Parts: sequence; structure tokens; C-alpha cells
Amino acid sequence: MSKKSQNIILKAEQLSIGYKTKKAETVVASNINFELQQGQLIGLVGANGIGKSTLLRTLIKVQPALSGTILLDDKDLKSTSTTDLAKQLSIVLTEQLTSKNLSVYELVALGRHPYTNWIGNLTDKDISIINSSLKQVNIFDLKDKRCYELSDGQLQKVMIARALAQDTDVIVLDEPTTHLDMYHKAYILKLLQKLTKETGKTILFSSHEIDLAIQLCDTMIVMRKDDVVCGQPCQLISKGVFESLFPEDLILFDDKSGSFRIKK
Ligand SMILES: Nc1ncnc2c1ncn2[C@@H]1O[C@H](COP(=O)(O)OP(=O)(O)OP(=O)(O)O)[C@@H](O)[C@H]1O
Repeated sequence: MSKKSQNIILKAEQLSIGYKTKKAETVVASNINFELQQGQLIGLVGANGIGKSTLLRTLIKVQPALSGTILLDDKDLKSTSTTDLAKQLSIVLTEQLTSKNLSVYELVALGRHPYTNWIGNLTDKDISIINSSLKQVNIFDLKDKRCYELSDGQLQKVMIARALAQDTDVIVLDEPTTHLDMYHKAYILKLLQKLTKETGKTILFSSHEIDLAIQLCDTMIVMRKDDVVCGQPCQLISKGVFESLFPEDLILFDDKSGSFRIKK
């Protein structure tokens, strides 16, 4: 069976990630192999400093891989131009937004940049996609608000709508639940799950919300000290993958409830 017929959208082969200067190479993680299926919600988890952001930055071509191959829709990422990449993959980062003076509508409209001319003129098709993106994340009534007027939870929805407006097969989010309360963390991840089901897009996000990711994701990529493991949450639980995620002195993974608890 070809890779295409298995609906694999993103694949890492013998990937090694890290940082290279003229003097030295720092390997953050190596021997990374995974295949991500189209239309799935995929959570990337691991302890602080293990390399989640480094892996995401490598997958979105913001930094080069040290070695190995990344295939996006069967094509080597190295030979994909930035313009083509923007039509295949959109990115939601948690860094402070510099354009908070824009209205919600204007910010979401920026998602159309790979398709508009240099002045950014919007066609009827662009407008229709922007409106449906606003509706898909339930923020149509916020469209005329300025971004600085929004709560962190509302802003995160706006950034997701912008990624939807970019109309790519893959959306990558770096820690989309940071700064959110428990309800909004669950709300955003549930929204991402709903979007994969409704749109067939593949959504990959990094998070420290391991319990929620176990409940909501189709697939998880778990970064540990010595390896990177990928699979369905229930498979990973039965293999004992989460037990070795953190030092055992303080928290334990309970495989019956699929969640972590404080050691008494
Ligand atoms: N620009 C950089 N140059 C060199 N090393 C870096 C750079 N950025 C991060 N690192 C190192 O790479 C390792 C992985 O960092 P990374 O930010 O990818 O981890 P993370 O899992 O996303 O962490 P967190 O959960 O705390 O956000 C760390 O040891 C970090 O110090």
C-alpha cells in the first residue's frame, strides 16, 4: 500500500533535532520516527525542556533538522518552498501577539495571506472562508472587537480561526492552553477535536495537559529522556509509557484513570 493510500500526512524518519552553531552541535532528541494520519488530533507531550518546541519548530521548518527526513503529504520538507508550505501548514504560536490593534476580523483575514495579492485584496471566496472560520470557533459576534479587548481564551480562539482561514491540511499549535483556566483548557482542546472531525484537518499541538490529551487525542507523541514514542493513548498507557515521563518521587501515573496524581 502506498503512503498516500494510508492517509499519512506527516511522517518523520530517523529525525534528529537540536541546535547547531559553528563550534558545536547540541542534539535535543534523535531516532524520532512517526507517521501521522490525516484528520486526527495529535498531542505532543513531555517534561519541561525535553524538546517539544524544538520538534514543532523543526516540523514547521522554522529550524532545520540535524539529520533525517520529514515528509509532508509525501514530499520532503526540505524541498518545499515557504509559499507552498503556507498553503499546507498553518501555525498557532503562544508568543505575545504584536498586532493587537487589529480587529478580530482583520486578524483572521491575515490567514488568507498565501492566497491574496500583494495588497491583500479579499475575494468573495476569501470573505466566505473568513466568515466560516469565525463561525467554526464561535467568535463571529466578536469580529469587530479589537484584539487588545479580548481575554486570553478569546484570543486563542481568534488565532485558531486565523489558522482555519489559512485553509491548510495541517494546523500546528505550540501550547495552545497556556494561560487558560481549567475550563478553557478543556474547551480549546475539545474545539480542536471537533475541528478535526468536522474539517478532516490534522491538528498537532504541544501541551502540558497530559490528562486532557489522553482523553481527547487520537494519537500522542510522547517525548521521554531516552526516546520519542508515538501511538494511540490507550496503547501508550498499556505499554507504561506515561509512568516514565517524570521522576517518580512526586507524581505517579494511574493507568486505571489515565491520569497523574500526587504521591502521598
Ligand atoms: N535557541 C536555542 N539554542 C540552543 N538550545 C536551545 C534553544 N532553544 C531551546 N534550547 C534547548 O533545547 C532543549 C529543548 O527545549 P524546548 O524549548 O524545545 O523544550 P520544551 O519541551 O518545549 O520545553 P517547555 O515544556 O519548558 O516549553 C532545552 O535544553 C533548551 O535549553
